[in-house]
Amino acid sequence: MTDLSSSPESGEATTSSETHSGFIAIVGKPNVGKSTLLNTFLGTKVAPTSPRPQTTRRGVRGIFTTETQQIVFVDTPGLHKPKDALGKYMNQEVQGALADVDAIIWVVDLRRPPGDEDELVARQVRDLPKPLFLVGNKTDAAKYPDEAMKLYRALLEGREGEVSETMLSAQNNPAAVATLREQLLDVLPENPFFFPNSGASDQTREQWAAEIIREEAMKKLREELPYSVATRVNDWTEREDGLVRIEGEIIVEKSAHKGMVIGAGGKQLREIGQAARKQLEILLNRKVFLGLEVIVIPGWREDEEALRELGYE
Ligand SMILES: Nc1nc2c(ncn2[C@@H]2O[C@H](COP(=O)(O)OP(=O)(O)OP(=O)(O)O)[C@@H](O)[C@H]2O)c(=O)[nH]1
Repeated sequence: MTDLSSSPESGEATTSSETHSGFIAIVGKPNVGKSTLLNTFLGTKVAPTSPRPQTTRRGVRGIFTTETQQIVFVDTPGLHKPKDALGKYMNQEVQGALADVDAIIWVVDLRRPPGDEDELVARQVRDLPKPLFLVGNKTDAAKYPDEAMKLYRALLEGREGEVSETMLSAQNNPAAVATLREQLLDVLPENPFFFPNSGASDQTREQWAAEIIREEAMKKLREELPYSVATRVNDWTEREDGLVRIEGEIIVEKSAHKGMVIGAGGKQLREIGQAARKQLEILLNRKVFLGLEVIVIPGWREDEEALRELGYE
């Protein structure tokens, strides 16, 4: 797969005046398919996806580069009513992303009519003087996609300037996603490339692997637990025989949660580890050894210092 990590400071950025490049935010309420859309745009997995709302926590950037054009996608956490400091951080990530980008993609779920959270997003994007793309997702599973799209469109009423609309399935329709990507390339301003043209994301490999582990943990855990875990990777070693050894941690808020993550006889932790290892092996095309430990950082979601330490800053 492509190299996952690029850095704007690496000094390799292209500087030709004939290049077009820009930042495009992908926004929407939780669980509508923003990260899935990003991964399909890039043809590789840079962002975690799961059936649970609020899987994305930081603004992951995904980079798509052609010979003369570069889109830096900013995948944002789902905009929602925050319950804790982590939630506030997530909403700030969205607002920060919207202020800085050249265009906005608003993703909606066509299986359902708009709700409060969609209105919240519409209010945030409606008046920004930037190209806006309304993407109706999950057409494969929507009973009344046209009717739903009409209701979402109505939330943008009064907006000055054009809104481009697309209905697609981010998960099952890569051709439609590629067509949308072409339209996005057309709105990029003239700019040098922001990132070297080799990477697909601005995350370090450790951050990326930690997100895959969190995705699998979120899929397995029940009730409130998925939202109270964080993950980090402390060590990544590549052996000469090609095996990658990754040491990760799952962080919980209370000692009582530790046992719930580990499960009887360690079964659940083993399952999370196996599923994450499988994904990592496919995505890296290498054999992976994944060591996982569960640790407690009391109340980390409300602790500014712990949030910073875990990369939510
Ligand atoms: N049927 C169907 N499901 C989809 C489609 N796109 C995404 N999904 C599913 O929707 C769920 C949420 O997808 P994500 O990409 O994680 O959604 P998100 O908007 O990034 O979610 P947050 O992290 O909560 O903001 C996952 O279970 C996806 O598999 C689609 O085109 N069709």
